[in-house]
Amino acid sequence: MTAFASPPAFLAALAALPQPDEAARTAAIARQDSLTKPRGSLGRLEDIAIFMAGWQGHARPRLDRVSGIIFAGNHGVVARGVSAFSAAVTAQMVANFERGGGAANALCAAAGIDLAIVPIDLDRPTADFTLAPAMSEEECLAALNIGAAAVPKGIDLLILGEMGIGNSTVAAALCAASFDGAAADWVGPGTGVDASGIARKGEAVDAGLALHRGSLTTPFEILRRLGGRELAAIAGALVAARLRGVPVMLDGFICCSAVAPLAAICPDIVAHCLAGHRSTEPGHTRLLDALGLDPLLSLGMRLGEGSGAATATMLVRAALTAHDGMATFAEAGVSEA
Ligand SMILES: Cc1cc2ncn([C@H]3O[C@H](COP(=O)(O)O)[C@@H](O)[C@H]3O)c2cc1C
Ligand SMILES: O=C(O)c1cccnc1
Repeated sequence: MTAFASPPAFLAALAALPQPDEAARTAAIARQDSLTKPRGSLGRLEDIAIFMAGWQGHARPRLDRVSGIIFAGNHGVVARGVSAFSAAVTAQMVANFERGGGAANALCAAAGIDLAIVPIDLDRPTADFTLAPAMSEEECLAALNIGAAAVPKGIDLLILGEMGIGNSTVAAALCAASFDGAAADWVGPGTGVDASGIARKGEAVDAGLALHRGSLTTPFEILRRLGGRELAAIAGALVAARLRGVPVMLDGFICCSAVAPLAAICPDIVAHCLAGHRSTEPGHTRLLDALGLDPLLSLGMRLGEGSGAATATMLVRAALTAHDGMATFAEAGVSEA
């Protein structure tokens, strides 16, 4: 079944997002306060358990089925010299993921995450957004729906990642169009371009904003004109997960940039999301602040692929194992004062 029948249907979904189960959250808070430790002493591990309880609707949430998805797409803006790598690397990395050889494969294995790879029309890059809208309405809607359809039923947590040479420039354009700030505030080294490469990225973002100014009026139009297929798919997956009450672990700057156009009109869009980490890509800190997210890890990572999200999932495992496995004061006969 198609999740979003039309662009207005997608926007309507954003206007009617479900909220967490308050009774399950309250029960999880009570359980945390009954466990054999000073109240609050497990810090954010307690917050994670309570967050997961709210979205799963259980006082003792689980992490039996965790799905990771890497969406991949190619970008016309690469022709402007904005990446240190060629567009061919996107498909080569997809083949590498399919053989199990990427960082994401290794980190998902370590964290107990089932990883799926979803390449979207890699042989049909989006249009260069400095010259035309990146996608037609049909293409952008199809990518949103591919994202929604890729979310498996019955999962406990969804991990989102991306692969697409040039997409750190696309991410910067999405952020600049969605929030305040100049292009220069959102561009950075990506795969490792030098200062002149960063300047080219800023010029591309400025040119895109100038071309599409006046038309960037809805989240759909921002995604369609400046985004990419893998980023629209991330947005579609994130909204589909929310509609089903599935919590989401976000990755770095590029993954989070897919949420920027939605957050601009719907500040509550990340209520079901954890930010896995803070990437060293400079725009990520600004973006996390704009989204109101406090990342779990800060490890100097700047890879994408869901690698930071997968690593942070190990903390969710730790949080839920403590929440479920610890004894209460009453069970252990430990005095509460
Ligand atoms: C081998 C390789 C593996 C990657 N895995 C993720 N990315 C990351 O780098 C790209 C974004 O950076 P830029 O905008 O500078 O191209 C995306 O594909 C992102 O996922 C990779 C990049 C490379 C080269
Ligand atoms: O933070 C990210 O998502 C990122 C940064 C650099 C390159 N690829 C991804």
